[in-house]
Amino acid sequence: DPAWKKTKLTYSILNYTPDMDRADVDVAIERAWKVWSDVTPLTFTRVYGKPADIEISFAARSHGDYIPFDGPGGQLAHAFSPAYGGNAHFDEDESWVRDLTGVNLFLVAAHEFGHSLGLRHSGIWGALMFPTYQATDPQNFRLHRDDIEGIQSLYGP
Ligand SMILES: CN1c2ccc([C@H]3CN(Cc4ccccc4)C(=O)CO3)cc2CS1(=O)=O
Ligand SMILES: [Ca+2]
Ligand SMILES: [Ca+2]
Ligand SMILES: [Zn+2]
Ligand SMILES: [Zn+2]
Repeated sequence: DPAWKKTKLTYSILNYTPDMDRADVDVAIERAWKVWSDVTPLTFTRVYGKPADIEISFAARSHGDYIPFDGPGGQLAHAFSPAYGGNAHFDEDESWVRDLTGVNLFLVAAHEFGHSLGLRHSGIWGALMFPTYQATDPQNFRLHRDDIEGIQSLYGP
């Protein structure tokens, strides 16, 4: 099934990138979940030291699944669809930042969490689920109508 069968989802952060302050990672992840909870009935609660619906981690190259990362650039992250657990992995060979001096963690996480919730890539330039990263100002980020229609088709408004 392409979507979660419950609206109260939990997530955990398994490890941190050395590129950013931990507090900035926590904020980027919280804000990325809020992108989706703002337009659906979904809620996302962080849990510590126990299994979560969606587990977030940073890793490089081969890291235990069948999609090894590719070094700096190229793939920045990947996430599994709900049917495959929804976990999100971020490529540690990227330079993760809270602004636009590197790869913005909030923007990529918001995109990946779309996959974790069941969304595929969009063909519309400017949509969050468009496949390639266009560094937009993370401070005034806005979901595209295509993203909203996509997520609401799975979970409602
Ligand atoms: C904020 N936005 C992001 C963030 C991340 C991503 C993707 C890009 N990407 C690299 C990539 C490039 C080309 C093809 C596939 C993947 C990732 O690996 C994961 O995140 C795509 C997009 C579209 S966007 O609106 O500009
Ligand atoms: Ca990479
Ligand atoms: Ca790094
Ligand atoms: Zn992976
Ligand atoms: Zn993607």
